[in-house]
Amino acid sequence: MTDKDLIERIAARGDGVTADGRHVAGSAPGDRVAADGTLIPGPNRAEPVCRHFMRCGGCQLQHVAEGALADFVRDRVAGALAAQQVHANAIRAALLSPPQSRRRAALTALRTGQQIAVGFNAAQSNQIIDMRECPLLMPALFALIAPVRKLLGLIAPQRRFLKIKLQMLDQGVELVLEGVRAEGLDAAMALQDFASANRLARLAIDQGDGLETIWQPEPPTVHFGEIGVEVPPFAFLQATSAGQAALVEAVREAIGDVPAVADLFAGVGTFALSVQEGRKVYAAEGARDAILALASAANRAQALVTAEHRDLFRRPLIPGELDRFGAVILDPPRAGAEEQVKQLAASKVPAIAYVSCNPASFARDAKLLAAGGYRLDWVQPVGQFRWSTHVELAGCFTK
Ligand SMILES: C[S@@+](CC[C@H](N)C(=O)[O-])C[C@H]1O[C@@H](n2cnc3c(N)ncnc32)[C@H](O)[C@@H]1O
Repeated sequence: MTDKDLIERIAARGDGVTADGRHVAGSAPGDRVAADGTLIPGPNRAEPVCRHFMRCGGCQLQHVAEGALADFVRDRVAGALAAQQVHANAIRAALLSPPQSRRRAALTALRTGQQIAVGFNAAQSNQIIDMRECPLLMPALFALIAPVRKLLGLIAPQRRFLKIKLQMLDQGVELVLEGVRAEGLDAAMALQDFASANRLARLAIDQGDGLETIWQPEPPTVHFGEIGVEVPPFAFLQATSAGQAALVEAVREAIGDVPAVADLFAGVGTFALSVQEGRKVYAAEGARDAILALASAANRAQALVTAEHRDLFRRPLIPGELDRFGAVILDPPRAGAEEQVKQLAASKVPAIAYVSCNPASFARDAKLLAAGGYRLDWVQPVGQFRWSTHVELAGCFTK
């Protein structure tokens, strides 16, 4: 065996890669590939903690030890920036969310005869691995899987994929069931009983004609600092509270104590409401229900937050609008924010906190900002989706 057989790194999709470029599924950095193709374990392996590992699509990297896992997250960010020839003054060590901390999940369910499978899709297929344990989800979320499986026995049509969305809110878990058939009084009563017995914060179903709230004893909320937002069903929240804390902390550091901040792609206010104290915040967001929730929470709290419903792809803020802010926070969807970033590149905004769930679109946008005279002072990689290849980050740009 030579060094060319050494697994040097993990590729974006989770395969290990040898020094001579071969992709080997299930390998970790430091493993070696023997002549017969078997893997000789190296120092960076961990014992997978879940019986579904390798078949379930929820995790790709349970076999990788903590340090190497954090290196993978950091290297993904470094690699994406290198591919765009963007220089970062510092790429920090990645912050990983702990096991059993995922507070938000969209699962799939399928009924075949009397069998009902609920789980993440299997890796790169639409087969569902019926979940009997899950080291990712908060225990309170996982505890609902068995009762949901039973409920679906009453309301799941045959051989149709259903979406099961779970999210932890202040009052408990909210559950959204999409694609179910709940006709008649028996089904309606079964849903009510289910929600009450499981102390749900909210139960909503979609039978193909829009979302219907079945149960909601009080308007469910999420708090950002002191401010409670009455959130719409399955509103976007960061996947773990540890991940959210890491991103909010990075954003705070990047924007400093400037008196006026814009939060673009604001959602229900994760950043806007977390940083509003002692300053004015402008928040823009394309989803109407999210920005309305943010605006009413800010009004109730008498915070100096102005909220605008705005499509930032079609109508990005232009330099004349941007230049009144001491800092801009940006947290776009996976596609990134090319149009908005072009306007930012032409602006005089002194600091930009860019939060991203896609290192590739972040690096593309970072290149545009660099061309506009911005320096990338630091990047904080965040592994909220533990054991997966999904990587997030916050970057601080200044000019
Ligand atoms: C990654 S989420 C971030 C939300 C929020 N910053 C948070 O951390 O909770 C991206 C947000 O961008 C919004 N969005 C997507 N496309 C948009 C567009 N064209 N214009 C404005 N907002 C958009 C989504 O509705 C979503 O709320």
